[in-house]
Amino acid sequence: MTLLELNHLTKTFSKGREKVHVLKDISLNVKRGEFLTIIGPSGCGKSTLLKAIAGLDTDYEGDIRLDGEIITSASVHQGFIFQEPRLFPWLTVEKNIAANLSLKDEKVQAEVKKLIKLVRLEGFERAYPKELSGGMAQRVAIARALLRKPKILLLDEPFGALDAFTRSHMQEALLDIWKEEKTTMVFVTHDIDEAVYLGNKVMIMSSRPGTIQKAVTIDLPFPRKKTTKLFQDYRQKVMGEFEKVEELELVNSAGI
Ligand SMILES: Nc1ncnc2c1ncn2[C@@H]1O[C@H](COP(=O)(O)OP(=O)(O)OP(=O)(O)O)[C@@H](O)[C@H]1O
Repeated sequence: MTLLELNHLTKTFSKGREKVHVLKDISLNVKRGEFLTIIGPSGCGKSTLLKAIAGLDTDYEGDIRLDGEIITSASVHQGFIFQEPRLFPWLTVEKNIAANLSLKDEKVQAEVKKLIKLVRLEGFERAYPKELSGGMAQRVAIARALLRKPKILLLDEPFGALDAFTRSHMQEALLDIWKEEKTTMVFVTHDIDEAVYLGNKVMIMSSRPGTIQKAVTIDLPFPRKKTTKLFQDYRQKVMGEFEKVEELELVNSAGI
C-alpha cells in the first residue's frame, strides 16, 4: 500500500531574473515499510526533493501526499536526519532524544529507554555530545526522530561524514532499526554500494533539471552480502544507469 506519493513535482529556484529548474516532473510512489534509496550526481536536486517531502519547502508545482494527505508543512510524521547530527551540545544523550518532551513523563522515559537500547547506546544516557563519536551522535539523532513515531524517515546522506568502518556499522544498525520499527525510509546517498545494500528500490536521478533516470528494484533478501554475485550484478546494473547520467552530464556541459 502506497504511503508516499509524488505527482509531477517540479521545482524552480529564482536567482534574480534567472530561473533554475532543479526538479522536473518527478512522479513516484513509496510503499509503506519500503526502503527507498536515492542516488544522483552532485547538485541534481536530491536534498531539494527530500526537503519538499519533509514539508520544509512547499514552493513547487505538483503535489506530495503522505498517507493520502497533501503535505503542506513540516510535521512529526516526517522525521529528518541531516548529514551532521545537529544535537544540542548542552544536553545529555537522553535529553537530546527527548528534546521538547519531558523525561519526567513515564511514557516518554520508557520510550527513550527502549530507543537507547535499539540504537545501542546503553551506558551513554548521561553522556554529552562532545563525548560521542560521529556514529554514536548520528544514532542519537535517529533515536530522537524515531521517538516522534514518524510515518516516514528522510535521511540526507546521514553517513557521508563517517569513516568506512563506522559507516558499515551504521548501515547494519539502520537495517536493524528498520526491521524493528518498520518505518518507511527514504535515504539519499552518493555511494552506489550503500544504495544497493540498503534499498528495496534504488532511484537514480539525472541532473539539470533533476529527473528520475531509472528506478531499480533490488530483489535481494536481508541480510545482504556485498561480496555475492547477485549483489554485484545489482551493483553493476545501478552503476550502468549512473554512468549514463554522467555521460549525459558531460554532453550537456560541453554543449554538444
Ligand atoms: N535556495 C536555493 N536557491 C537557489 N538555488 C538553489 C537553492 N538550493 C539549492 N539550489 C540549487 O539547486 C540545485 C540542487 O541542489 P541540491 O542541494 O538539492 O542538490 P543535491 O543533489 O542534494 O547535491 P549534493 O549531492 O551536492 O548534496 C543546485 O544547483 C543548487 O545550486
